[in-house]
Amino acid sequence: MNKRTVIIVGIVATLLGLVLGANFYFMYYLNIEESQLASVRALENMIRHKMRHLKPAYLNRNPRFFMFRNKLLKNYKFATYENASVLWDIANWWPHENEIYPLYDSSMGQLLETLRREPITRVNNLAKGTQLKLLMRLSHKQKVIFKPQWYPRDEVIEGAVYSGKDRHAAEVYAFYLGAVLDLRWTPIVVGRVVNLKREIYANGDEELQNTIKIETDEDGNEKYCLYGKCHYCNEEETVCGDRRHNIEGVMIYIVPGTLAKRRSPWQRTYKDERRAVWEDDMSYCKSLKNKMETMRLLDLIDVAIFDYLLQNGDRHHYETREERVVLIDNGKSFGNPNKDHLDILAPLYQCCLLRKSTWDRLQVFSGGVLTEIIDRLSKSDALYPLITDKHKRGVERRLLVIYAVVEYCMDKEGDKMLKTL
Ligand SMILES: Nc1ncnc2c1ncn2[C@@H]1O[C@H](COP(=O)(O)OP(=O)(O)OP(=O)(O)O)[C@@H](O)[C@H]1O
Ligand SMILES: [Mn+2]
Repeated sequence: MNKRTVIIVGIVATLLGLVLGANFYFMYYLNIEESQLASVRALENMIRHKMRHLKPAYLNRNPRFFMFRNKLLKNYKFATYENASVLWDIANWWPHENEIYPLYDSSMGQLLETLRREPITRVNNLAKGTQLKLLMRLSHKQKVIFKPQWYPRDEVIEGAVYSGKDRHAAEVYAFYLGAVLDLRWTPIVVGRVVNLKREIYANGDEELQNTIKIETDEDGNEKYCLYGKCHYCNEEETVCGDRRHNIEGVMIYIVPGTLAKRRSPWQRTYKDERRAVWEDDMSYCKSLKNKMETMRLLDLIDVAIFDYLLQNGDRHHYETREERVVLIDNGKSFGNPNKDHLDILAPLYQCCLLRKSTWDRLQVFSGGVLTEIIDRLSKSDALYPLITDKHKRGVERRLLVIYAVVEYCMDKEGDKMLKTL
């Protein structure tokens, strides 16, 4: 080869190298995207496969359940009381770290009745958060948060997982679900039918009264409609009383102590056209494991399981009490019974970590008894039945998905995924 040929071959080789290099570079990026998509899909397929091969123990009743059932039924049974003030005191002393109430306490049934019966003495708008809520004062100045009904139980909310307004009964359901799964991190909640004219308007301050529209028809019948004061509140979207001015809602016990609000690492973008990093990156948890205390991570994984069962896909922030996570704001649950948003479980399948106590507890309520026990516990609530049968089937279906995801993680990590922190 003469010198010229060598130079030409050299140039051609370099050019070829550049083109190929650029191509490889391009391919490399294409592959990252493809492999990310592939890994989300592979995971879904894996979970589907696990679902088809679930052990009978996950599908049948666990004999251990009966021991828990009787204790739970006894503890949450509404009970008569004499002195509301004593019960408020007891309840306000209960919270410790993120545990809002004790495992078993003979005052619980009485407290539930107190929340249901005590007279409302004062009402204000509560402009915290984006949804309509009121601050109510009951006897002995005890304050509670009131969230009103917007939808009938069988309304199907279409669209994104966080669409729509609050589902009031979901707050009660969340309370019982927390009690059953021993995630006693939710506020205590009861349903209550309240009179918009005599209990709310009549006890409201001027600001609240100004957010209630009163209309009289030609027969002289009054109609009271509340729109309140909050980020999304407006005169066009109101909660109206029935012929007797009654509305349905929930009384949410206010958790004493200081709450700190934090951004969820699994926050959604709330934009259709933009996806969050965690939605595509199945190794998202790796970096979190280094950044976050294991205790916090385990709390958030418990939250994911809780939220997945309820289909609450709106936990953009979470709140902590004494550095532990509390389950405040569960109103966006039970939007669409026909749809399961698997990505609510991302903390579980991305981290493959789980508190052993949570895992033990989840297995106690297999075979259809989870929704059955919540149904029985909530029988004397004013909003019973809290959810439709379709939603109940959804909860049971999702419990099986959780079992399948844990099985998938067990294959990957073994028993070491279970932590006792
Ligand atoms: N039971 C409670 N005990 C103590 N504080 C509470 C309780 N419920 C709500 N809060 C406080 O009020 C704030 C707003 O409540 P919540 O999150 O339920 O409202 P929201 O309108 O649904 O808010 P968002 O639109 O951000 O989801 C909470 O961040 C919390 O600080
Ligand atoms: Mn909310």
